Amino acid sequence: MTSPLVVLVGPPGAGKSTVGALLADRLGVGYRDTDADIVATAGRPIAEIFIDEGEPHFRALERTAVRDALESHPGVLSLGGGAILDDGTRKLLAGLPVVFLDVQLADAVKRVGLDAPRPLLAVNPRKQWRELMERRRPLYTEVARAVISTAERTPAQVAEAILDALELRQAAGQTPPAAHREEQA
Ligand SMILES: Nc1ncnc2c1ncn2[C@@H]1O[C@H](COP(=O)(O)OP(=O)(O)OP(=O)(O)O)[C@@H](O)[C@H]1O
Ligand SMILES: O=C(O)C1=C[C@@H](O)[C@@H](O)[C@H](O)C1
Ligand SMILES: [Mg+2]
Repeated sequence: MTSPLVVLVGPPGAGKSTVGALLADRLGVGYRDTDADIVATAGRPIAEIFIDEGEPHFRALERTAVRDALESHPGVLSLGGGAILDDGTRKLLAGLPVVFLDVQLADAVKRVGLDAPRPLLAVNPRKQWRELMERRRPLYTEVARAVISTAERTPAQVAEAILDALELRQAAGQTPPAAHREEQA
């Protein structure tokens, strides 16, 4: 079994896709996203699955997608924002190098606008996002080996903070890339 070097969790707008791709580049490994896996397997958009079959059905599909990816993807893996709500999915994550990318509402709004087709944020997205985070924060924290704040950090800086937190710097080569050194100066 080849499990991922890093598993990213966090709410919409935390930067999972952006940081995940950068991190995979730094580590010289592949990047995978279970939302994309679900869409590819089902052949339909996530919003449609939510509307037609409901959230419990989606979470079951997601649990299967997470299990498959954990068994077969040795690189960087991002999970859907709500994957940690499912007990079975949380159990699958036990003992793995999971990173919770933390973000505050104001930054999430700036980053994703909260107007994308996200089924759980369709009505009154700010209020929904805040309530969703209150409910989820303990679960993100429970599964995480490291919690990384994304406030006032560029995606590249977040990726470097993850390498440090998981002690992966050796796997990525000792020196941060030139762009990051400039950002730090
Ligand atoms: N640390 C950051 N600082 C500023 N902007 C960022 C940061 N991280 C991500 N972004 C920007 O925020 C937007 C959302 O990022 P991204 O799509 O990676 O989030 P996500 O966690 O994958 O969201 P989703 O749950 O919707 O898949 C992108 O435009 C990205 O460039
Ligand atoms: O936060 C959530 O519950 C979700 C986030 C997305 O990544 C998708 O997995 C889906 O839209 C549900
Ligand atoms: Mg994403």
